Amino acid sequence: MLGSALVPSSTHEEMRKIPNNGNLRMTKVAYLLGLFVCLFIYVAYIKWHWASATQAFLGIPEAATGARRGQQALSPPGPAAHGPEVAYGIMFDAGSTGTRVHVFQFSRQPGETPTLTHETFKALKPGLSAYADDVEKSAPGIQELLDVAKQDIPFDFWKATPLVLKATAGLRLLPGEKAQKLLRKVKEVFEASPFLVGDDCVSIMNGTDEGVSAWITVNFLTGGLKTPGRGSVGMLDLGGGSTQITFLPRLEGTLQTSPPSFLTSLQVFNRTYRLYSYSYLGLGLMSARLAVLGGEEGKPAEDGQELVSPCLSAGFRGEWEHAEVTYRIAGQEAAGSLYQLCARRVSEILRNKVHRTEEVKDVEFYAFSYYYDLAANVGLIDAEKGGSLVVEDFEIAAKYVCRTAETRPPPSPFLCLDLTYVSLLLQELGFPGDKVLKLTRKIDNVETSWALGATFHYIDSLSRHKSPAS
Ligand SMILES: O=c1[nH]cnc2c1ncn2[C@@H]1O[C@H](COP(=O)(O)OP(=O)(O)O)[C@@H](O)[C@H]1O
Ligand SMILES: [Ca+2]
Repeated sequence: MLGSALVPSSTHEEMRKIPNNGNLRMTKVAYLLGLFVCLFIYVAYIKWHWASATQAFLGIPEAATGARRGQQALSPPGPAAHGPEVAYGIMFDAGSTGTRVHVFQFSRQPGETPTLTHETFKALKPGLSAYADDVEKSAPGIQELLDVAKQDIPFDFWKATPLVLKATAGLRLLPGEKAQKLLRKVKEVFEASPFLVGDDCVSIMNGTDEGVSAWITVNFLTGGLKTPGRGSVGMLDLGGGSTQITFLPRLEGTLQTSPPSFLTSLQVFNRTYRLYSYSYLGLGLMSARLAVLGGEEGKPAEDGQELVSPCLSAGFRGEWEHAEVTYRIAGQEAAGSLYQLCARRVSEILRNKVHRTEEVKDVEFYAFSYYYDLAANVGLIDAEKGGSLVVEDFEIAAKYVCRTAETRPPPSPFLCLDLTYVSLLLQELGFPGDKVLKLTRKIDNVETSWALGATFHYIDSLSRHKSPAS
């Protein structure tokens, strides 16, 4: 406008053509430049977003994950350009007494061991197996825990974040078809979620994987996996339905004398470990209570009969619900010490069930779950911070609680039974009375459960699946 007003009319026409041509060219250049910038931003965004979210851990072939069709196509090949990559993983622990979600945030420099940067945890009761006869009722709890993950993970990462549920003893102990129905329901809920789900996103984990995964967790958190020279620690987990022991044997004798089903090979973070690991199904604390009471898993007592036990105070009468069955229970009127009578009964239950290894005496052990809860319950450790104790402390506490229960009802009718059981279980496993155990619920603010180890193992196996092709 300003130009044309100043130009004389004779030359106006000609002069106009030039700026017009210039405008046209300028427009084309600007258009192309704009297009190029948009394309660049788009490519950079896609590359950054998907590379950072998926590539290091999760940008794996569809065959390896069985990932939902279409999602892998969004994941571009090639690693992220620079800096640590951030990724998330969601692990559901469907335990026999509760379902828990663990949302892990990882960061990793390309080619290095991932670092755990954050965990969000939430637990719900009861366990999935409580819905065996009405699977629809299991959905709201799963949804509630999924909402925790949604709130925790940035929206842009949802599609690239793997979602996995592994069930333990509760579902192992259910009849196969009932367990499968529950798993199908959970899978349905998972598939309707915005997260990355594979064909194998929902399963029953085998006992050895459970023990080995918890071993990975504790050794990752105590530093033994990152710094191999540092030595490893053993782990003891006492769940409701099953209990695990896992450690890395140093003595050739342990490898030679252990039955093959107690030894397993683990590959993680470029190293191979030959571990001693075993899960005792039915020897979790709740299953052990039922066995001590003389009941059968999943079956109400005939004609509503009372289960009478020498591990309950004489004169005690009550009800106990386990795996959706309510049992009538009562203490036994008997002469003699409650502890001794109970210990005899517990020994019968444990007889010939547990494999003993000498080497456990020399390995540093961490103990979780009901070992922790019980020790905290009777003040052997701080309920918040955890702590250390010697194995014999459980026996001393058992004797004290049982003796007190002879004259007045204990705060929990099962405390005498539970402490006696834990004390004898540890002895059966080969732990001497003076053996120190470390009891932890969290290390560095992360739950000491199999969930982290299982997530690491999953991520690690994916990158191993990936590496031969890349
Ligand atoms: O991630 C966790 N953080 C804290 N405690 C846990 C976690 N997972 C399991 N537990 C504890 O484990 C015990 C119950 O075991 P669970 O329900 O997992 O049985 P299971 O392992 O035999 O299936 C309880 O003491 C519960 O508090
Ligand atoms: Ca458990």
